[in-house]
Amino acid sequence: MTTGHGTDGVERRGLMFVLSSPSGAGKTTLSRLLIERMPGLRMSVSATTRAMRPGEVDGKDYLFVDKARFEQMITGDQLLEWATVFDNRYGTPRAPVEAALSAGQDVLFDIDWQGTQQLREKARADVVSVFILPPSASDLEKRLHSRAQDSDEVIRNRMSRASHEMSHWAEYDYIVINHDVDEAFAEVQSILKAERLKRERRTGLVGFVRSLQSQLQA
Ligand SMILES: Nc1ncnc2c1ncn2[C@@H]1O[C@H](COP(=O)(O)OP(=O)(O)OP(=O)(O)O)[C@@H](O)[C@H]1O
Ligand SMILES: Nc1nc2c(ncn2[C@@H]2O[C@H](COP(=O)(O)O)[C@@H](O)[C@H]2O)c(=O)[nH]1
Repeated sequence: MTTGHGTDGVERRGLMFVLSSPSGAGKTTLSRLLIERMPGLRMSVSATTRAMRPGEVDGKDYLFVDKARFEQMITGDQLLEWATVFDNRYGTPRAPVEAALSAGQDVLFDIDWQGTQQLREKARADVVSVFILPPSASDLEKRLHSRAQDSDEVIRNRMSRASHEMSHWAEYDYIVINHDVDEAFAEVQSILKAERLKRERRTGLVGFVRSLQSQLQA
């Protein structure tokens, strides 16, 4: 993997920034804000076999594919990770992620705990994971209804699986409780900013410090 430059001009390895949560806790909302407001961050657009929701755009929100195409993507090793979630298949196309990291960008993932486990197995040092919790079960249910994009049956199904999803919270590096979007965004943004400054991924620091030392000796 090649490296990019941080805002201070020092080279560093790109990171994979993962958001997971029970359905409806706010990952998509926070992801959109991060992409709008954090330069150098690219969204990983997943492939899925689920039906398109009203307002979703193919190629932007997801790559909507049929089951046969998804199967081909698996057998062709085109997915970095994949999982079955709520009876549909979801997966991360490998090529765009590798291209973004190679260009020195960070990549944002909105994926479930199964996908996060697979990314960690492949690249532990480069994965930063955040689990988003809702403030309460009733808020979670309200949010699923207020999104107004899923049937009552789909919402019941997602609520019934929320507890199992949440049982994976302790596998994550950071936990954010999404009471208020602006506050939750500020917390997630602080995590990304701090992780970008981690010494281990700042490959240009050795040269930078050497150059400072040689200036001091001159
Ligand atoms: N802090 C918040 N307070 C109130 N409503 C919120 C908050 N955060 C998100 N929402 C709303 O809750 C709904 C669900 O949010 P969102 O779609 O971001 O969840 P998600 O975690 O991405 O869900 P899924 O896993 O199903 O894709 C949306 O209508 C969103 O506007
Ligand atoms: N393992 C993966 N999980 C993914 C991926 N893309 C999305 N997801 C997760 O699926 C559920 C449902 O999403 P929805 O858009 O149908 O509401 C949610 O938890 C997502 O995080 C993926 O590529 N891999």
